[in-house]
Amino acid sequence: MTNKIVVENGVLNVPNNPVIPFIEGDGIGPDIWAAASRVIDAAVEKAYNGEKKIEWLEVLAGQKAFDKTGEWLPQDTLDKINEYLIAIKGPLTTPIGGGIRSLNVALRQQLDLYVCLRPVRHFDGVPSPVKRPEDVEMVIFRENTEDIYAGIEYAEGSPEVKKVIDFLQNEMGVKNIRFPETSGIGIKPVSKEGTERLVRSAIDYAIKHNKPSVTLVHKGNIMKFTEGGFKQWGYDLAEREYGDKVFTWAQYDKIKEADGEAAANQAQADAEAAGKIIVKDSIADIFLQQILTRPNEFDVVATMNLNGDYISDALAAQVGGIGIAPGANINYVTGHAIFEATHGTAPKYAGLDKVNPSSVLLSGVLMLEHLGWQEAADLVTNSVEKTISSKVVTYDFARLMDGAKEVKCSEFADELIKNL
Ligand SMILES: NC(=O)C1=CN([C@@H]2O[C@H](COP(=O)(O)OP(=O)(O)OC[C@H]3O[C@@H](n4cnc5c(N)ncnc54)[C@H](OP(=O)(O)O)[C@@H]3O)[C@@H](O)[C@H]2O)C=CC1
Ligand SMILES: O=C(O)CCC(=O)C(=O)O
Ligand SMILES: [Mg+2]
Repeated sequence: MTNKIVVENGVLNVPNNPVIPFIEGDGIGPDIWAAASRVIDAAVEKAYNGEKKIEWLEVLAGQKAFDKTGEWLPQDTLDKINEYLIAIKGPLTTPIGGGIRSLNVALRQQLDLYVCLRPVRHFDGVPSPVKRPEDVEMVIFRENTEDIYAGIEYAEGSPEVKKVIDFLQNEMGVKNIRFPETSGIGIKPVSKEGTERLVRSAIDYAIKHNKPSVTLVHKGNIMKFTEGGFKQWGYDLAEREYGDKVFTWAQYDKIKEADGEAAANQAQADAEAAGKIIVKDSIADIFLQQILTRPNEFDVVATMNLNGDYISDALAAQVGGIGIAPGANINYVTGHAIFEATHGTAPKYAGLDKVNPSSVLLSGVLMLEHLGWQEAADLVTNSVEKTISSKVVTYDFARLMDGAKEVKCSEFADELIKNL
């Protein structure tokens, strides 16, 4: 049997010894990857008595790639991930003036990994700035290929920005660029197609995991044709493709207008009682307040790229910080996926064997679940719970916990392996 993961009729076929490319990452990348991969290997070994084993294949990106090949993101890396379908990575620093805006964004865009999936949950004992961190249980679906991350931006003073501003003023009749001589300009493409595939993935996830609601988060009151479009296309798709499985706030509004508020409330209550998913929306600014004040009202969150970036770090803070927040970038159609930590390279901690490896480790758990290796995934999750409850933690938790024993990144991995 080949050791390549393949997609057959939309289903992943995973051999017992799959080759999985990994990018170690820059900064703290080597420390957290060494720790996390040891734990993942030990969990797989324990869960399947050696019958299954990941064959890690290192591929290069970032500083290590540049030092070895002269390129920040070698074509060979993209080819290998393309070929082997599933990969995992540590954080990458974006080279200044390297011609690539962000290596992380480039990887997502070049492989068209349109969903950035970031589940947020609390582990017992993890210190948190909020009173009831256990109420935070959300799964973020962040659109990963559009929005201002498309990188269409022109620098102040450049001939390009002059051309764009001339076009806007002279051909489009734009009068409200406040300081046209000294403006930089960015362009924000948000499409119906991009929105639909993202929202579809979010609703499919809610159905599969019995989640009661999907919230479309946007700033459509101001950006009517981009973020407002996202909201409208999301509602339209929900009603068109999931008619009997969802009840939307757009439907609620229509009933309210025709028959009054009591009828609309009754229709929503009936839908909830029938187990339908409530598809609702929230404007991004108030959403950031409400995830603090009433987090248990939100389950699956679907949003655009920039909102999703902000929201995922804000939510991570509520459950212990980005040191423990996992993520995945997925194309559900082709089956390609790159699992990755949500934090960056934290350069001040590089090489100190100090930081928390949980973000990349729990991204590995998402990967094991994605492969269908649930037993190994559960072993790691339980071990993280057990280890944190025993108050053996890295600096980020130790500084916020009473009576904790602070250990190094590698020692935390040793403890996790012991507790598998
Ligand atoms: N996906 C990716 O690869 C990403 C890459 N980046 C890149 O990373 C670089 C640095 O970005 P920066 O804004 O400093 O953000 P970072 O996420 O790298 O670090 C910010 C702070 O978060 C905390 N932190 C980060 N990782 C961990 C961890 N594993 N364990 C414990 N605490 C952690 C530390 O907090 P404290 O100081 O409180 O201890 C750290 O100083 C930039 O080049 C950026 O572009 C950024 C985000 C994502
Ligand atoms: O690539 C980067 O530098 C930032 C990416 C980021 O912040 C994220 O994916 O959350
Ligand atoms: Mg971010």
